[in-house]
Amino acid sequence: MTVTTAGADTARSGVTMMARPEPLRMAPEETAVVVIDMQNAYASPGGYVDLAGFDIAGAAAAIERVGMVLDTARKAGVQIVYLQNGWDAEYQEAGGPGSPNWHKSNALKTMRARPELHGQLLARGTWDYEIVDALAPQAGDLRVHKTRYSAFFNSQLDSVLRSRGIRNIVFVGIATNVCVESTLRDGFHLEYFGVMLEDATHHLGPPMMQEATVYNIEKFFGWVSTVADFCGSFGQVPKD
Ligand SMILES: C/C(=C/NC(N)=O)C(=O)O
Repeated sequence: MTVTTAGADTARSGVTMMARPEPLRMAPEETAVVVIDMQNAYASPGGYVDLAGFDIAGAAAAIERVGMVLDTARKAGVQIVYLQNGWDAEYQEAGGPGSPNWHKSNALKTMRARPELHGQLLARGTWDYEIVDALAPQAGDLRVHKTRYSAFFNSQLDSVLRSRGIRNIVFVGIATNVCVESTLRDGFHLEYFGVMLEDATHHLGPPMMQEATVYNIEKFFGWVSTVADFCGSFGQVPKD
């Protein structure tokens, strides 16, 4: 079976993780777990996507599985980067009517429909913006703020990863078909090897949206794996 060696030659001494369409060989020091938007907004009852009418029943399982991935990553010395989506308290970063974001953001639309929520959804400093308690960042983890679906757009993410020699990104988080897929796609164009752990994500919309992203990634943009495969492979890495 063909194994794709991700990143530089140091990956030859790294770990092999089962993935589709083929296994990936990755050096832990060239790999980051990127946690997309595991905020109350996306994963907690009463948060933005719940209030906007999306089904978040799958979010609880995603929280648990992301926690397993982070435990293994920390023990293996794999860098963890948390993304947090949102805007300043005045929503300047969200853009006005001249921005497609003003028209498409379901958070902004929900607040326009329910003015009593203004200031509560996705604004920095609010409960909605915060990472869920169960996944609170720990010492050594990094946090990067983002204002649009792709975590690479107008953010520090590329330089944070590049300056640390990261070539491989393991994606977990919410939502599979929006911010996870947007970021993995942009990462592909920036020469990162992206692998999504499908059972540590949750989609917005009907189940076919999860399937569509899995298909897109496997076929065009990267690799798809599971929490068990990640933990099985990176769990073998001895701690320094
Ligand atoms: C719809 C949506 C998705 N965000 C994400 N983290 O995937 C939003 O932010 O409005």
